[in-house]
Amino acid sequence: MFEGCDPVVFYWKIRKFLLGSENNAGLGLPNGLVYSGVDNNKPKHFMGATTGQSSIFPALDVILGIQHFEKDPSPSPQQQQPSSTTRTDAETTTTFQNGQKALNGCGGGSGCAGRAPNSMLEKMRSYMPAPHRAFLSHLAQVANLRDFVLQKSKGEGFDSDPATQALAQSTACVHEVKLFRDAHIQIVTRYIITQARRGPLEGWEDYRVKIVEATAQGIKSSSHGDVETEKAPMRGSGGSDLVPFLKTNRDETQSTKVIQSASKK
Ligand code: HEM
Repeated sequence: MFEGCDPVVFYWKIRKFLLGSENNAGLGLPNGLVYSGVDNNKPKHFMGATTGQSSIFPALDVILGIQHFEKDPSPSPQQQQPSSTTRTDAETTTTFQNGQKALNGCGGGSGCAGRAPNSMLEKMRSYMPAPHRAFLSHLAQVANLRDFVLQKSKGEGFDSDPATQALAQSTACVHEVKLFRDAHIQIVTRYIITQARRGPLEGWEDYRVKIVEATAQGIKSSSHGDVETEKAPMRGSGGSDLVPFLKTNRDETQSTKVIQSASKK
């Protein structure tokens, strides 16, 4: 990756084409974009491209029982009763009283322990092709590896060979996902954070400055108008508050390990 994709070129030349306006208004299109003839020409905000919109890692999360929650403590399970459930051909969507939506089968049932799922990851799912979303919803109904392994280790005794092996192997799989998320944070540090702090090479256009100028010249900035600087929060192309978002995903992966002592690093 590092040989084939120079972080400086990625950040200063390529990344602007990946950005969206959702949660990223300060970096362009502060008023969104009008899609002619769509929704009475009301301007729309969409996320930029991010690999979180691929179904591969969400599928691994579901299979391995790795759950991602909204940061703030959620209402208790009683307050968190679903207010409506709509079924389409592709998926089931649960809407909670607080307006939060869950697409992943983590709809406030036992699997989620009443906590709201991470809304950023949920939103990324709405950018996937419908059959991928349907696949993830289906997977959430049928894949219960973590529960299965925990049940087996209790039922057959922790010392029985198959149960011990299943525990070790499922923990090893979760550990690999955690290692991926560690490595990914390093990639993001090198390709985004370091570049944003360092600024463009001499003679290179600073697309961030152009957008600030455009905003100053009369395009009304929205309340999300953070520009990527050392002080302002850095956002991913998908619009996440990227450092806390990625670190929380990594930590939630680590805490899923059935055997916590295994490879803590
Ligand atoms: C230059 C390379 C990369 C950069 C700068 C980058 C950056 C980011 C950022 C900033 C996010 C947070 C979401 C957002 O956009 O707001 C994200 C999410 C994500 N990225 Fe990347 N990424 C890169 C490469 C990759 C690669 C190669 C993979 C997979 C093989 C990957 C997988 C993911 C996944 C799965 C997420 C969702 C968060 C999670 O599940 O933990 N990324 N990426």
